[in-house]
Amino acid sequence: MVQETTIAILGAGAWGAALANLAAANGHRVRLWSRQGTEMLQAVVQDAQIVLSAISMKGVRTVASQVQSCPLSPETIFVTATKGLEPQTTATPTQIWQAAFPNHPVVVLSGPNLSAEIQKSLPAATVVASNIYTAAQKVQLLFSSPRFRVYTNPDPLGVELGGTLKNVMAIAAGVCDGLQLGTNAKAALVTRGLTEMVRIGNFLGAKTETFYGLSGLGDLLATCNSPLSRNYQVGYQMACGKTLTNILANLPGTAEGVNTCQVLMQLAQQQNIYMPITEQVYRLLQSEVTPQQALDELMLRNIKPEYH
Ligand SMILES: NC(=O)C1=CN([C@@H]2O[C@H](COP(=O)(O)OP(=O)(O)OC[C@H]3O[C@@H](n4cnc5c(N)ncnc54)[C@H](O)[C@@H]3O)[C@@H](O)[C@H]2O)C=CC1
Ligand SMILES: O=C(CO)COP(=O)(O)O
Repeated sequence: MVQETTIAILGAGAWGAALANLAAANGHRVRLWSRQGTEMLQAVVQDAQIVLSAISMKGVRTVASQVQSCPLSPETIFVTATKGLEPQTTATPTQIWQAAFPNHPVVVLSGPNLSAEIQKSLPAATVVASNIYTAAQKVQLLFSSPRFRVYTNPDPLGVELGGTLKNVMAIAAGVCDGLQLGTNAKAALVTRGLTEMVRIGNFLGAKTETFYGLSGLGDLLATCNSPLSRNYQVGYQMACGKTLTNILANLPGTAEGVNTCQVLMQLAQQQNIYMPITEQVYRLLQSEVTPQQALDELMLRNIKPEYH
């Protein structure tokens, strides 16, 4: 039996609400905070053993600095469930939380976790990772249940980047399905997408094998194959002729891949990293190419060996 724990969840969107339900179902005291709500941030994080952030990327730095001015227990463990990169710095959410709280452990939680399925109590698995193994173990115990299987992993950066980078590939997969390109095309896209994720992930310091686990390949399969994924919806609806502005205005929640793609393109250009799928998704989002032209650009590149 796991000890009852007080968990403050920051961000009451689709993912924050689903994680709150998982923790509450395990008997923990859950306090949910949202910038639109009436609860004071200070009261929500006070004495919490766990502070979990499920804030969209664009709000992470602001909320982290607001939490800095709140009194916290020295034992508090931070958990981050955001999947994005900060535009100005290319920092991951973990890097932002760790810089704000250098003396606290930070744990990443990431995996194939479409919140709508989790809210229906369908079975799912996820990964928790931290440089401090005991902190990851603690979070594993808090969330594990017969319907949510939680694994630990020693590569927090790889786990975090898997969930972040696959969002760009999910946009591409939505385009692939929207254009009705077939199963062979989808298999090629997802497989080459994974190669691209490993390439940029290795450059940023993540381990290759992490991308073949739940937080990489697992999340790639979930979001590239489900209309529940907002990122997939962006690509699918663009392939059906809608504009990005129109799609985002009607999307239920955040599609982080749109911003992540811009950050990755900046990085690819600065560091000379070859990211052909990301480049075409970027050009599509910028209205520089149509979905069909993006496909042609990818198919008509110079032929080359697979492992390059
Ligand atoms: N929905 C899902 O299935 C999953 C989502 N995620 C990730 O979790 C994060 C949140 O996703 P969702 O809950 O789906 O999005 P959402 O759009 O439903 O909710 C976002 C939350 O962030 C808050 N927020 C946004 N900007 C803010 C700001 N500037 N300051 C303070 N709070 C701000 C919103 O008020 C809201 O509570 C994203 O990074 C997403 O990639 C991860 C796994 C699953
Ligand atoms: O990350 C997710 C599932 O693991 C959610 O995907 P979307 O953000 O594309 O909806």
